[in-house]
Amino acid sequence: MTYLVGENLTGGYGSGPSILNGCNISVDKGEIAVIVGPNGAGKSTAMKSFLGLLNLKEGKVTLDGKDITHLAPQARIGEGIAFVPQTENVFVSMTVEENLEMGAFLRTDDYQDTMGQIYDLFPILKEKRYQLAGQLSGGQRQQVAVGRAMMTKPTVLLLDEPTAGVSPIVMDELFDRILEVKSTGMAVLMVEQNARQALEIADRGYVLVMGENKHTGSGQALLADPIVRKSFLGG
Ligand SMILES: Nc1ncnc2c1ncn2[C@@H]1O[C@H](COP(=O)(O)OP(=O)(O)OP(=O)(O)O)[C@@H](O)[C@H]1O
Repeated sequence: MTYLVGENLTGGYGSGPSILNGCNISVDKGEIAVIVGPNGAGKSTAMKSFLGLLNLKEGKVTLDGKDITHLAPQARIGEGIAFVPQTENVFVSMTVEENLEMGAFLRTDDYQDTMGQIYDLFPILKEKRYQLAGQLSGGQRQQVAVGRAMMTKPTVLLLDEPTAGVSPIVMDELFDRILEVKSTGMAVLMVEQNARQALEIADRGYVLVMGENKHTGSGQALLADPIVRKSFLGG
């Protein structure tokens, strides 16, 4: 049984047209799943359906076999889902460490161990822990955002375009860090514009087009597929 499953996801916004048209997306613990596709394909909307921010007309979302389709976003956090938005995802006027502490806001237990694990995963954050997050580079801020999300000790990490706006070198570094996060046993689901690079590290890849699964396979299989390469990866 796959850990997080979105099955036949169907729905849109208000009375508007359907944006998701029966797509299937899933990710297991210790895996990275990547959603790619053209602008407007419904990638972010699919992410919202896992977060509980979209009213599905059809389909369901299960976590560890439990149906969470009708759970509110707050309740899903309690079930182990954490989300890192694309932008404005750190408190710029707080230090790195204060940002991590904010992530533990709802925890009543001792979170020092978790903070230590996050510093092991992201050594640059330990080095800069007393600096203001607003003074960090884009790639470092993204690490703060991911670290903060991990302070809730989630089992699933949802990332919305974690490498948006960073240089190719920083992108590689971020993907390396995300591989490290995966190796802790986390299920990682992300939307990415940098499709080729993201598929390189994807255990599961989903090419969405008009809210449907156009191509599905391991990242390597999709990268090797001539049709995917020609249509979605620039040849
Ligand atoms: N809050 C909203 N209300 C109404 N329509 C929306 C809303 N958010 C997105 N849409 C529409 O849903 C469609 C899919 O958008 P979505 O952001 O999911 O696509 P995407 O694949 O993530 O695209 P991009 O790569 O451009 O971010 C688009 O036509 C968009 O205009």
